[in-house]
Amino acid sequence: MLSKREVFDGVPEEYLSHKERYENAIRNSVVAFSLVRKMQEEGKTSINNYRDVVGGLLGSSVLRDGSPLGLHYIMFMPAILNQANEEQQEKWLPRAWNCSIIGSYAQTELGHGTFIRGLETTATYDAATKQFVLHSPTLTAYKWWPGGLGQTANYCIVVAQLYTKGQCHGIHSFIIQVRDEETHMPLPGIKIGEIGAKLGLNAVNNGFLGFDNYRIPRTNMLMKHAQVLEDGTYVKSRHSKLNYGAMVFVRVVIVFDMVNYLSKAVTIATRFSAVRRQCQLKAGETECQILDYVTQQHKLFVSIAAAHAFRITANKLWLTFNEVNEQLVEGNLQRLPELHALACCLKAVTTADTAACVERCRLACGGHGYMMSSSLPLTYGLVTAACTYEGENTVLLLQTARFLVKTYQQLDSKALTPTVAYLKTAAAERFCVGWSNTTEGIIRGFQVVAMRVIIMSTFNEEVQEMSRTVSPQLKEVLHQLVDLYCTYWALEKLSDLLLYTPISQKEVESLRLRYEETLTNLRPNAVGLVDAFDLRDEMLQSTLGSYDGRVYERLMEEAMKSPLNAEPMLQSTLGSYDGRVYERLMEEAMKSPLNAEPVNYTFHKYLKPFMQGKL
Ligand SMILES: CC(C)(COP(=O)(O)OP(=O)(O)OC[C@H]1O[C@@H](n2cnc3c(N)ncnc32)[C@H](O)[C@@H]1OP(=O)(O)O)[C@@H](O)C(=O)NCCC(=O)NCCSC(=O)CCCCCCCCCCCCCCC(=O)O
Ligand SMILES: Cc1cc2nc3c(=O)[nH]c(=O)nc-3n(C[C@H](O)[C@H](O)[C@H](O)COP(=O)(O)OP(=O)(O)OC[C@H]3O[C@@H](n4cnc5c(N)ncnc54)[C@H](O)[C@@H]3O)c2cc1C
Repeated sequence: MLSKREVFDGVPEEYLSHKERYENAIRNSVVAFSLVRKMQEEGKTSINNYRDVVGGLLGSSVLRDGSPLGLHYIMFMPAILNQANEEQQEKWLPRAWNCSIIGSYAQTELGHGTFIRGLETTATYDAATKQFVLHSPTLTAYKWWPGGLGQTANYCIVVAQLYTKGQCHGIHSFIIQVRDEETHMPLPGIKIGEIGAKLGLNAVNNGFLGFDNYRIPRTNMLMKHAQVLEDGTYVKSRHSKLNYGAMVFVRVVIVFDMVNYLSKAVTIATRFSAVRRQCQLKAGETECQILDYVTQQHKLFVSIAAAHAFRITANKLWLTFNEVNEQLVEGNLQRLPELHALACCLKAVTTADTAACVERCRLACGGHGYMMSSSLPLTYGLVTAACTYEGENTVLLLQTARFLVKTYQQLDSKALTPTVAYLKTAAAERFCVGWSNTTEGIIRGFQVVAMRVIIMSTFNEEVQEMSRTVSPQLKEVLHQLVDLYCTYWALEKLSDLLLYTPISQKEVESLRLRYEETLTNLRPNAVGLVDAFDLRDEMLQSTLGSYDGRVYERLMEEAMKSPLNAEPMLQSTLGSYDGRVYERLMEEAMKSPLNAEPVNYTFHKYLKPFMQGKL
């Protein structure tokens, strides 16, 4: 067993280097997840209910900035459970469950995250050898982001475009070994490394992965829903989106994570507000607790309420998830669209609200909230990532909007699923409900708002066919900017306008239309407008914002500067963008202050004994 001192060092992560932070995370993770394995052996947790145990660990102080093993439990194993057939589950699950293999989930690429039907990695079936050939045809096809893939995982689920008999059948999932189980060296035909420092979660070891005509057995395609037979015949799934199941599961898990993060942040801020005394309510009196200020209560109390609301919502969503999955097993797909829309909406809303509330908690603590030791900046970094990963929030809300508009269009022809049944009531009462200042009255009011917004969206979608032109004159563009700024804030502060001005409902509706028109009118000039700020690349210092638009090449160049990538001599036969792969790798390795040791020492000292059950 590892000694406590060696494992935890006692040095706060903030003072560790990028490499030390990774090494510290591996040490802490193998100890933490050895406990999970002990609980497995004692039957205290099982493959169907480990979420709470692992979720608790991932949110704990031991793994406070994430873990290189997080994705193994959060996505690698659920993907096998959700998409592998029984034979494949028998082969892979036991090894994943006892951590004799460590996995990740590689879907996002340098060039695509949201539009997964546009992913470029290919898996082409070779009937002669009964193998799939994995290939990354371009730099933008490189997998980018998979948690734990940089230096830790030796397997991963890879999402790729499936080709057989010359035809593309869209994205499917494959289980792929990327590193040698004994030496941990990247296998021939694999280019792999970590993507570099991030806003937060810097212990997660997010990686990149490229394939050069890399062969895997046919039986490594996860075949619960769709199959490829030995002769290359494709058998399609009952529903094309069943392959998206792992994402729906994680979106549900994320709602639970938000409860934990928000509870933590508002506990910190509320307790501090009870301790902190600042200023006097009356001259001569002792300074009062800042918790006594109404403004402080306005900042914090809604977060306490939200934490409870999210917990109740998360539990209800989990029940719905399990109900719908039981129906899927029986072949009943009727509620799948509703589950998808619900998971999208609640993941987006709870992460966005939690990020805003955690930032408000930080601000409520004044300067001390800005200290890393307060744990509020770290919590914000964890939560704000959730607004992006597992589906960027804007895009997920659009998915929910699509489902609601479709539901409205079928209002009279189709039975409504439980979570949207209120639309029938709101429609039947023709919105003439009187307002009552009660909880029920407010809920009913928002149901009416939802109904009207859905009708407006349906109307916009059907009616707005206008072609739009934009006059190039600078005057016109500046007018548009003024117009945008005014309508944006009018809509943002609508409650004040409704309270203090005679603005009518009709005027509000046309204000909304005008706002969208102004956005569209400004779109052709958007890049020109920021170029006009004339900010040189040297000032921006950004891989994303450079003038020449070479985003992906810069991201990869920056990633190659990471000290962790200098370690294993990357065995890559893949062409990088300019094709100078070996010269570039050697140049980078010579720049790194680290020796290009073949594998980080933590593999042999901690990870391998852990995977062999010797810890
Ligand atoms: C849904 C999409 C946006 C669009 O998909 P499509 O283009 O295929 O569909 P359409 O928009 O055309 O719609 C067609 C049709 O399909 C329906 N649909 C779509 N999706 C689904 C679904 N999932 N289920 C059912 N039905 C679906 C849709 O409603 C339409 O129906 P109708 O025709 O009837 O209207 C898709 O492109 C998409 O999902 N994009 C987002 C991609 C995404 O989510 N990527 C995630 C990658 S993995 C990732 O990010 C992992 C992050 C780590 C997560 C850890 C969280 C928990 C732990 C936290 C603490 C530690 C953090 C550690 C982080 C780390 O380790 O890295
Ligand atoms: C911390 C972290 C961990 C991650 N871990 C993993 C992982 O383990 N495995 C993995 O596969 N991925 C992972 N990801 C990647 C993540 O899933 C993607 O970043 C996410 O899906 C968004 O895709 P993108 O980054 O390509 O952004 P884009 O999709 O390019 O979005 C950029 C902007 O464009 C907008 N946009 C895009 N499409 C539309 C549209 N149709 N309509 C309107 N606006 C649109 C978005 O709203 C956003 O503002 C991780 C990301 C983070 C931040």
